[in-house]
Formats: sequence, C-alpha cells, structure tokens
Amino acid sequence: MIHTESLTRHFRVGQVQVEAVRGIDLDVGAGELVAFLGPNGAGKSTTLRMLTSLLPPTSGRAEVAGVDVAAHPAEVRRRIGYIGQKDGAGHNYRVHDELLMQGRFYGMSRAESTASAERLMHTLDLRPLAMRKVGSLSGGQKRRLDIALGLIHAPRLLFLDEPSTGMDPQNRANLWEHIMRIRADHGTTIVLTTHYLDEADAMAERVVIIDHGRVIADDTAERLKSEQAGDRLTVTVAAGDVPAARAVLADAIVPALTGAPGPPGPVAEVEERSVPDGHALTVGVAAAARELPAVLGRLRDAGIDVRAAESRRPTLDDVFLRLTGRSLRDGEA
Ligand SMILES: Nc1ncnc2c1ncn2[C@@H]1O[C@H](COP(=O)(O)OP(=O)(O)OP(=O)(O)O)[C@@H](O)[C@H]1O
Repeated sequence: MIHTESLTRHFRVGQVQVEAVRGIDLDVGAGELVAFLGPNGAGKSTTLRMLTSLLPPTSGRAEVAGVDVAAHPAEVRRRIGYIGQKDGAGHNYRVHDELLMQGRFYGMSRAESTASAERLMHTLDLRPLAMRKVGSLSGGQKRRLDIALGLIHAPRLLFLDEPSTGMDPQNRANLWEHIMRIRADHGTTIVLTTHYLDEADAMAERVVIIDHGRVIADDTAERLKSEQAGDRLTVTVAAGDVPAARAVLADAIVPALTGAPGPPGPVAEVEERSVPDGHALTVGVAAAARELPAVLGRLRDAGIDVRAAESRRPTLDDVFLRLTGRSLRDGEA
C-alpha cells in the first residue's frame, strides 16, 4: 500500500537548511495499522505530508496506493483520506451538508455522497449531530467529523495526523473505538502519528519510531519492548542474603542485547541498590510476570527471605531511551 525509498525533505529557513526527513525507507501492507511515534520535530508530519502528496520530496520516492506521489499527486489524493492536525471543515455549515460537499468535492454523485455520509454518520455516531453547525461541536465530536470527512470517498488508505491530541481520555477511547470499527468494517489501511506512548502501544500493530528524520525502529510494540528494553524483575533481601540471592538471580538473566547503543538496556548483570527494606536486586528477564513465581520459589529453596518483589514491563519510552539515550518525554528531537 505504501513503498518509499530514501524519502527525504529539506527546508531552507534563511541561511539554515533544516533536514526534516533524512531518507526514509518504509513498506506498509494492505490492512495494516501503523503508528509513527517520535518527539516534536522528529519529521513525522513532514513524512505524512509527503506521503499524502501535500509536500514534494527533496529526493527519494514514494508510491502510495499504487501511485507515485511526485508524478501523480492528484491521483494519490483521490485514493487516500487525510486528516491533518488542523480541521478543515467550515464552521457555519451543518454536519450533514459538510459531508455531502466533501463527497461532491471528490467527484461522487449526490446519491453516492448521501449514501456514504449516512453510513459514516452511523459508524461514527454523528447522526444525532447531523443538523448541528460544525462550529458548535465539542472537540471530540469535531474530530469524529474530521474522520468522516477523510473517509467519505471510501479510501482504502487513511492518514491521520495526531488524531487524538488535546482530547480527554474518555474522548480518546471513544475515538479509537470508532477508528477500530472503521477498520473492521472496511479493512482500511491506517497510518497515524501520535505523541501518546500508551496509545501507540495499545492500538497500533506496528510502531515506527522516528527521530531526527530517520526511522530508528520499526516493529510491533511487543517485540520492540522485549528486544530493545526487556522486562525487569526486582527482589529485596537482607544484606546477608545478597551473595546467595545474586547467584539465584544470575540464572534468570536474559543474554545481553548487542548492537543497540545507549543506556539502559536489559539489565545484563544483577544490579544492586540499597533500599529501606534491605538490598534491592534487579535483573533483566524475558517475561518478568511469568518468571517471578519461579524465581521466588528458588530463592525460598535457597533459604533466602524475600522482603519485597516486583516485576516491571518496559514501556515504549524505555525503548526510545535505549535507542537514543533520551526520553520521548524530553520533548524536541
Ligand atoms: N514548512 C517548514 N519550513 C521550515 N521548517 C519546517 C517546515 N515544516 C517542518 N519544518 C521543520 O522540520 C522538522 C520536522 O518537523 P515535523 O513537523 O515533520 O515534525 P513532527 O515529528 O511532526 O513534530 P510534531 O510532533 O511537533 O508535529 C522540524 O525541525 C520543523 O521545524
């Protein structure tokens, strides 16, 4: 559905050249749900704008829905849906009319446009709002209308630039429910950008991490977390039990990851720190929640009194930290 080769975009700002996107190679198959994740200024929106033909690449190429974006931008736009960061709907129109006009804009007949608007208003819970003026909708309702506008011509590929930014958690959950329903009903391929780590983690099947205009990781959230960051298991024991506990824990360690730069990777040896209860020993393991009972059993068999124990799953932020040495929460790229 999407194929890019060394896709690059530079901007000239006065004397300075900004290398917003520096050679992105990407393949997205039909039906995939892919999230672009990265800090502010990483190049996510610029990539999306090139893929949607809104911005010509400086170099490299992109084929989207079977069409070369630089050669046939208008054809790309006919085949895709794009919902940008800022809404495009006119505030004085009614929801229903806005949808019809959008359909006509894409060259659909009045009947086709009406039928598609009806279907989408049903799927996106917009029917009760059909006669309301766009300017009177809440943020969440407005975002649902934006999505309906992007889908009116039934594209097989939908691009969403930060669909849920600024929404409260309930509206975000609601929006995702709608996006998932559209996907289930129409098999739409979806590419979106997000700042929300938990959202990318929970919703996208595939997470493409972008930093400084490059793809630095591309996999399922699960695999990224287990391969790049790994689970942590921590037990707290008395000072006198530390050597024996270390020996038990050393057996549980997963082999150190190689090749990935930057701290902190899976804990390749037993880490020790003093805590009020005694000494906390931490190791990187393959599946902490599953291994914790067995490790506790072995510690008990060795006569060790465990005072506290916890397992921790890594987050996508741990993955980003591991790959770049920075936290995604630190802000700018
Ligand atoms: N029209 C432009 N002119 C000059 N520089 C630009 C332009 N558009 C983007 N940039 C720069 O390109 C870089 C990438 O911006 P982009 O908007 O793609 O990042 P992003 O990852 O989408 O960030 P955010 O999460 O904040 O939306 C930034 O340094 C930005 O300032």
